[in-house]
Amino acid sequence: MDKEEQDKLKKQAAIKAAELVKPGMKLGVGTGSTVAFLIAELGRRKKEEGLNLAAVVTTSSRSKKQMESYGFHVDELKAVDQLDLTIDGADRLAANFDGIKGGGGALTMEKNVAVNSRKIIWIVDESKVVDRLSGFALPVEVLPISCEQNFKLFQAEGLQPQWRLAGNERFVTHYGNYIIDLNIDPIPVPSGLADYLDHTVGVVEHGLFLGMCDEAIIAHSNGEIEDRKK
Ligand SMILES: O=C(CO)[C@H](O)[C@H](O)COP(=O)(O)O
Repeated sequence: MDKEEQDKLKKQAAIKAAELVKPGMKLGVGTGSTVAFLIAELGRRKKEEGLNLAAVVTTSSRSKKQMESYGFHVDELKAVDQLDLTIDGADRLAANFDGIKGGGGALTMEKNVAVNSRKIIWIVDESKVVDRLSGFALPVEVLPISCEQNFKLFQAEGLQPQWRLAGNERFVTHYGNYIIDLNIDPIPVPSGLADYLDHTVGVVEHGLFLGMCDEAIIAHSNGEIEDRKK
């Protein structure tokens, strides 16, 4: 699928998901190019229908800036008790609704917003839908103080680590950390890997989002916009 076609599908999924945003909701807004279409649609609804939200929390400064450009006030997560709904993109969606996120490097905030949401909807084009998690390197955010040790450990474990780069430099996250992408394809036992990473000192967060997504809006190239519920 070329980029133009993929962007068309991303936009369709985003516009469909925007219909599920109701006035007065406390809304979590994810990060990425698919979410950018969602935000544009929410902006249109604000302008044309006066859409008002009780609270908005975003998972990156990019999304925050875009929401604010449409006149939405954006709160910090810690100031909001619980979000009614979070809509986010994803890099992979498996048949059991597990996913990989973090392609845009915002995984830590995305997971924190996700666990504080009553409901999570992902918006994806069909190219991201897989049977089991595969086809996308797993992002792991690590603290700079022990990042070299983490990298060597992952190498020794056969996890095929690779530094995430921005140009010639290491990519730096919102929190000043680095990302190591693990090239495991497919991920044989996602829960085992998540458990290992959750217990590795120096790992801030990883992109395995297991059992979190409740519903996925999937845009297909045959024109179907599927609303898949767990
Ligand atoms: O997890 C993410 C950012 O950290 C994004 O949701 C994911 O990478 C999808 O991005 P896009 O919509 O641009 O394909």
